[in-house]
Amino acid sequence: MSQITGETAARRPEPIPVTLLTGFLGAGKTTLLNRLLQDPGLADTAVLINEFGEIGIDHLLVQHFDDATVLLASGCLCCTVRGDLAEGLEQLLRRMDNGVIPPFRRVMIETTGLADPAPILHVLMMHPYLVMRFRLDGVVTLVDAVNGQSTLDEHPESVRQAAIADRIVLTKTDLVDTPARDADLAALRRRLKALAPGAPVLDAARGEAGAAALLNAGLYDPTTKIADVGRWLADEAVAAAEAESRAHRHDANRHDDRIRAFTVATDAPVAAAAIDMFLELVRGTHGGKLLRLKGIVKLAEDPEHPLVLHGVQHVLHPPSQLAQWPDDDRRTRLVMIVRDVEPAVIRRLFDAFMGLPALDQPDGTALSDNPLAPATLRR
Ligand SMILES: Nc1nc2c(ncn2[C@@H]2O[C@H](COP(=O)(O)OP(=O)(O)OP(=O)(O)O)[C@@H](O)[C@H]2O)c(=O)[nH]1
Repeated sequence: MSQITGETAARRPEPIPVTLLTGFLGAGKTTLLNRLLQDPGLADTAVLINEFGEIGIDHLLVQHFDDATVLLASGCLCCTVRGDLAEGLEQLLRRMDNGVIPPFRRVMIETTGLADPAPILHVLMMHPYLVMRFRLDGVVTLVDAVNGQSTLDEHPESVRQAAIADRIVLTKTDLVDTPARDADLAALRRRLKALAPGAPVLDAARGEAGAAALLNAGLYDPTTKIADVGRWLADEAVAAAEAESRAHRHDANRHDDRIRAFTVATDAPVAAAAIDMFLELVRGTHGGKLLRLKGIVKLAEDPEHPLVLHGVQHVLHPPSQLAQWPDDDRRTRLVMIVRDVEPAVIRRLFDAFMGLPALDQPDGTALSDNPLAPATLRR
């Protein structure tokens, strides 16, 4: 089944941006959220707490709409979702559409500290109705400056949270008060940079993690409504980190060796069928190991309208097309974050499907015309 060549969506209401706030237990998510919600720019925000047990926002409550939704002193709505996030988001929409709660223009989801954020992103990418009403603005991952290293060492879910981040917030740097802790913090920063080369690392105690820095991490610049592909893809930062890690392989943190961020690119226009087959194969073969994929594609069939790709694990968001290229860089570029996959394997596949010559490698035609190839690969 081709997702790329499918019909483009009919006209829809402007999707509401969603920011996912994640980070390990005690990293400081609720503290940051409470501070962010004081920003007048976030007054029309709905907050979903995807959490079991107590949440420390009671002191902010002023008005109950019903058992599930409250209006915070900041003017934001807050819901606690115990279980089905899709149901929580649908309920919020229903109540807004029926005039039960005030309209909201943004959603922030605070996940439980132990959560793998991927299933939450899947809800936003796959749900047939929610995908039309919401769009992922970005993943903000909090990392505790004091316990960050040991948490990353001991809890693989915290590594996944950092690897798929669009923004990383370092919390508790105010507790870093000795030269030894300074050195640890510098090492933690390097480790985070290697895990998520495209994500700026912001220091909460220095006031760097305000709404302006954390929100609007999506493809579109909210003021101009123009796509900012370079900022969204961060492919240059990823490519620079790749080069750096090749040069200093011995510096790589052995705990994180399993996670790799890399880019593939080509100048030549790409046939929709070729990129479709490439993605099908990568998703089919590596599925859960593909932590995140972002990309922009120059289609051979429609080179003036770049195709935007966005995926988490085996799930690919329904692709959309931009009205135009935002700048002179008109290459097809994909950024991928993988776990337990050698980037060279995916790079070779990409080159084969894009018709890029490589020694001792089958080209795309050889793969797709082969009667022994899986049906999804045959033309
Ligand atoms: N010194 C210092 N303490 C902080 C900072 N951020 C959070 N804390 C404290 O860390 C503790 C945990 O913060 P929370 O905001 O509850 O963390 P959380 O990530 O929401 O925690 P869970 O919901 O349990 O996963 C609280 O005691 C906060 O006051 C910070 O930047 N500096």
